[in-house]
Amino acid sequence: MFSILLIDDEADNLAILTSLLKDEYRVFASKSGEEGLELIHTVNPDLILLDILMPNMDGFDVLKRIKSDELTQAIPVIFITGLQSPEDEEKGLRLGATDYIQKPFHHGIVKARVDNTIALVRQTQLLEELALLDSLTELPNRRKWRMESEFAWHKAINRSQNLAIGVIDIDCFKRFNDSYGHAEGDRALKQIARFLKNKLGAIDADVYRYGGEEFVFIIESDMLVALKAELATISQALEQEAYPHDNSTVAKVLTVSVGVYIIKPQPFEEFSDAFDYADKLMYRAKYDGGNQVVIEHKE
Ligand SMILES: Nc1nc2c(ncn2[C@@H]2O[C@H](COP(=O)(O)OP(=O)(O)OP(=O)(O)O)[C@@H](O)[C@H]2O)c(=O)[nH]1
Repeated sequence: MFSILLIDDEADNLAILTSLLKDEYRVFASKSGEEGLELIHTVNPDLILLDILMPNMDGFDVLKRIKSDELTQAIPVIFITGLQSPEDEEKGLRLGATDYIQKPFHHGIVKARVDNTIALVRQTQLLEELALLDSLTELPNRRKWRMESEFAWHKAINRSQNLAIGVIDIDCFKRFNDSYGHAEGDRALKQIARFLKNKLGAIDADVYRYGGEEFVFIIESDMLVALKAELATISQALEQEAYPHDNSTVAKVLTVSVGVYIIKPQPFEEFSDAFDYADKLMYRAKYDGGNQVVIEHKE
């Protein structure tokens, strides 16, 4: 359910808007600009309805604050004005508001404007999700990896927790495309993506398609013995799936080389260095013949 934050100093207005919207939206009400600004961060609303005329901090000031904060500037704001105030309407729209509604409220217009704006929010969220998804495998893509891996890294530093960073590369995939054709290659990538999602999902790892025939994952865990044992089985488990690859120099089926670096990150360390190291471990697995997992744990 989408959430809407109302900011209006008049209790009657809050009551009318709440009763109009509460059946379809989760509605939060605040009686001043200051209170509203605080609530935004805890509620993280999908839309804000903001009164302009309020004591102390007026709606324009609240709007400026919302639009200058990186965390809140994307939230659409519909502001509430009195009748016959075109200057206020222009000022609000120029400050970044999406739309306005007038008092006294015409219930149908309020509902229509809120519904239209929420429809745009829904579309935008859908596009954002698609932009972070790999269209072939439907795994999260490299952009999402960049956002989430850095986040996990900093979280692990704060919690003093271990992270396993993994890089997975399909062996001899050029030969696979050359033998079976690109369309079959696409199908194989989808199958391997599904396999990895199931296999690693079972130990709470998110898998991403990093690019081409390379996948990556990250796991936060302190159950290191169990984790290492589980990760060590990735290549063997895929071999048992037995997707034929007659021209592979590694085996007669599709195989992967995997590098896993387990580290308890420190504040002075960079994620990119740890990731590069995991990539090196993957290459070590490849040059040692492929179809294996190399795990290194920085004690
Ligand atoms: N079908 C298909 N092939 C892809 C896709 N993305 C990358 N590839 C192919 O993956 C192959 C990767 O080749 P290489 O980088 O030489 O790696 P490799 O043949 O797996 O060799 P090693 O990594 O050394 O085992 C290339 O032939 C790419 O065209 C894709 O989306 N679909």
